[in-house]
Amino acid sequence: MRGFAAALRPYLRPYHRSLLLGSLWLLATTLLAMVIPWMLKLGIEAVEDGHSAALTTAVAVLAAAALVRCATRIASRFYYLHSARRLEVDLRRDLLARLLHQSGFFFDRHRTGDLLARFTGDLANVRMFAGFGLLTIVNAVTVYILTLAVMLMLSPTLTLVAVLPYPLMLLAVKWLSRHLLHHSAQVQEGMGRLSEAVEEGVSGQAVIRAYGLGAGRKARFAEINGEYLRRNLVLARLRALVLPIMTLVGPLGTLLVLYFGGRQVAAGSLSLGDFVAFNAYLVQLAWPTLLLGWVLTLLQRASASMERLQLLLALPPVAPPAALPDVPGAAPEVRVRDLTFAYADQPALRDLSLEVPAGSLIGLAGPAGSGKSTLLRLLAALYPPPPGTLFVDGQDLARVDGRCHRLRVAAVPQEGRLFSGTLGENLLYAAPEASREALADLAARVQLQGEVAEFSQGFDTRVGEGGMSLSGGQRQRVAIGRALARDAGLWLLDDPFSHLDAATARALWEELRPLLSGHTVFLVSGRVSLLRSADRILVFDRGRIAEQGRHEDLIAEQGLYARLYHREQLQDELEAGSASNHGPGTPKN
Ligand SMILES: Nc1ncnc2c1ncn2[C@@H]1O[C@H](COP(=O)(O)OP(=O)(O)OP(=O)(O)O)[C@@H](O)[C@H]1O
Repeated sequence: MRGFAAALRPYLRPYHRSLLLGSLWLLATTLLAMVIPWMLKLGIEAVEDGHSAALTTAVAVLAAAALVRCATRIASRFYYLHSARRLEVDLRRDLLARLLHQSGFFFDRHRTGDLLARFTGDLANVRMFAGFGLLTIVNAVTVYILTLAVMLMLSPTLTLVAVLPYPLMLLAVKWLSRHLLHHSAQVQEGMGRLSEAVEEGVSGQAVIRAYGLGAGRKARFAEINGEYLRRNLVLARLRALVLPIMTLVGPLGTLLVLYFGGRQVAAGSLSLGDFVAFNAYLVQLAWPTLLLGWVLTLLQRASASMERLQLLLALPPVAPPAALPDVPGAAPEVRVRDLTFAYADQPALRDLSLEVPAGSLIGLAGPAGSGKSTLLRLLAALYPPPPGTLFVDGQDLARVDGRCHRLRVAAVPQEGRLFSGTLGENLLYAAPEASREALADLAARVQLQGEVAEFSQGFDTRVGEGGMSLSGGQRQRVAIGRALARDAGLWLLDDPFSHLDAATARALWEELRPLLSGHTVFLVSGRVSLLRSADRILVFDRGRIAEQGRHEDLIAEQGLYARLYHREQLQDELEAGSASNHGPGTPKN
């Protein structure tokens, strides 16, 4: 619990003033609440003495106190709940900032759905405690202090009798809170698994349906859902105990007060007015006591959630990126020295050494899983390379701020994800202020102008989630255009033409090639013929560079590259043959 308080404190700090104002209004509310039983006492005394004017005054003050209390209560809530909402926004901002700063390892370890659950359910739990929870605690403290003080004033012995059941309640609360914390954490974890399953089911729905996996997914989902229900029921059973325990305390106290206080009234040692007022004060303690039970469950939930948020929050805050001296535009030289890199146990790259002069075009070829994308991911600083192994313009990538480095990188990943929005917004993602003419120029460069003209809304066509409403080839060309809009010196192209047919891919590459001259370019291509013009081709095999050189030299070597090249030619010939047999076909993109 101490950890929870320490984690929450910095987020409460900016709202101290607001919380203080809220607490002052709460104090006013409690003070007004104290007036009500006292007026009851004065009213009864007025009746006993036959003073009708005093009775009227007591009733009028009682009514006024009740009305004003309503206003002060609203004011106190306003300050507390507003602070909690703003605190939630701050927390969400910090969570996202830290999330975006994570390396690829982090995203390999954590599932999207579970991360999303932290941004929704967990954040809401913390907000609930920071708002209603704190409000209730501060309210309970002021009510207890003031009410007990007045009760002591009225009758010290009766006050002692009234609080007799409270130690019992404290023991029960202590036991409950330990169990509540454990089970709340279990429920939040279950929620994370449930979100994961939903996220996977929705994003992978096309594959699930195509392979008829719906029934299996449903069964798996039912299992996770059932487990979540089971955990919730355990928690609900515990929570159900909280209220009865709290409600037991109030009536038990009242019972004792009625018995002992009644005897004092009968003996004449306590006035009827004091006795009635005392009971009214005692009743006032009941509500905060009940709410404390609820706050206890809120606290345990929030603290379990905060622990999950700490996964990100415990990381050092992200400093604003320092400006790089000569970005963007300048083509860097790249040096790789004895680079071995593993995602987990098995190295994906082994003993790689390489010198790439600024402005070179490097082609990367090799079988699937041979490590090509891994090298590009390291060059984009998406994963941290081991220190002293990867240098860009002499800077060790293990030591530079990845965000600064990425300013000089234009990357087109294998599955270039688009963002929901319009086609134009996606093309200009890296340069949103660019003009309409620049946009048209960009589209022409990636050979999209024809398709854009056919879309009824042109550049304002919405691309759907992840670019769903575009074809694979269109998506790839938008991703290339997006990279072109960024004037970067280091280009990392990871098989950017894989969804295009041979002719379109070649035409697009011929268009791009002159635009990229003078930049340092790494181009992975499954279609090795596109690498012909590269200054050097690296042929990867099981994480090592098996061959390297220019196209002609590698063909002459008759090794792995030559085999890949001839296989591709054969494939193209076969496709051309089958196309001429079946007449004109539809383009693949
Ligand atoms: N995020 C990851 N976590 C664990 N292993 C990974 C991860 N990404 C890639 N690998 C493994 O690293 C090795 C190299 O993968 P990489 O993606 O670099 O190959 P590639 O040559 O680009 O293949 P392809 O041509 O199919 O894209 C493979 O064995 C792959 O299974």
